[in-house]
Amino acid sequence: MTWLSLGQIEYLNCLPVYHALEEGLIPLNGELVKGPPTRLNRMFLEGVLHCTPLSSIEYAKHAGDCFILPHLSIASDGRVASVLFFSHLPVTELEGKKICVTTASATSVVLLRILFEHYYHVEVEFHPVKADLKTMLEMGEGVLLIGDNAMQAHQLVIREGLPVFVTDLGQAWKDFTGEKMVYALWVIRREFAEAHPQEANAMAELLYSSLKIGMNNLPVLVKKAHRRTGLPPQVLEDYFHTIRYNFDDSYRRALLTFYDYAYKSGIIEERVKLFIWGEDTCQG
Ligand SMILES: C=C(O[C@@H]1C=C(C(=O)O)C=C[C@H]1O)C(=O)O
Repeated sequence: MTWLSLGQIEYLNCLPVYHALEEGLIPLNGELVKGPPTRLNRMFLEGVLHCTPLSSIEYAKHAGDCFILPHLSIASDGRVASVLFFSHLPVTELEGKKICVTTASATSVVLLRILFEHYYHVEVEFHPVKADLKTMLEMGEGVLLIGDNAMQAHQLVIREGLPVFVTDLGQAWKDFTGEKMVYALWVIRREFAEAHPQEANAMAELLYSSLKIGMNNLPVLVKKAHRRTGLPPQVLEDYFHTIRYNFDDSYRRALLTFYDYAYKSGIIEERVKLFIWGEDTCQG
């Protein structure tokens, strides 16, 4: 067996998938490498990671380098609760304004661009910034945050009664297109999977079994997530019931709709094919 490097997004959205691995309930012949999405994207594309959740927009740009593991994604069907846009003004009144976007995200930044261009019909200026909500709100009229940072910022807005509008981008995308939204996909490096098909199969199974264990142990997950982030248990409970991990046909269609808009906006250069491990390959 080869020693595997497996990426893990350092947010709660990955906890249901990685809990069983973190606790040793399922053995992993390899290491977990934690980081924000953009760092994992880079490490995977440089060949440092064998397998990782990859921002779905990065898959579109590098589809030839990887296989998607079946049955798994980070997605939402409407509200997602952890991809949030905070603004001083309603979104439709931001014409010409400066928007700060987190450097941790790839997909959600593109999602926000698409929504401004095709849904709100408002032209704004985007600036990647690595800072907290309050600092970013001083630098611009709007702020995009993802993951635990978005959830913490949302709690801050509620706790301090900050006068900001909060737009959930999963919900906005659903209002616009009627579709689900797929933010990230678990991918495995193409040449590795082709050389080690049994290990690619094993990885797909391992992640899926691990997710099942996680979802069957939500009270434990909520406790662990609370210790890790300090977020209120009812917020966490709601989050684990809101975030989706499916990748069936309806999610695949939704992802292709997202790619269509990314293509129309000139963000990707060609139509994207989903190469799914086990469906577009002989598994050896
Ligand atoms: C739902 C989320 O999806 C994510 C958003 C990503 C992106 O914008 O590139 C990548 C992975 C996920 O972390 C989240 O971060 O909360």
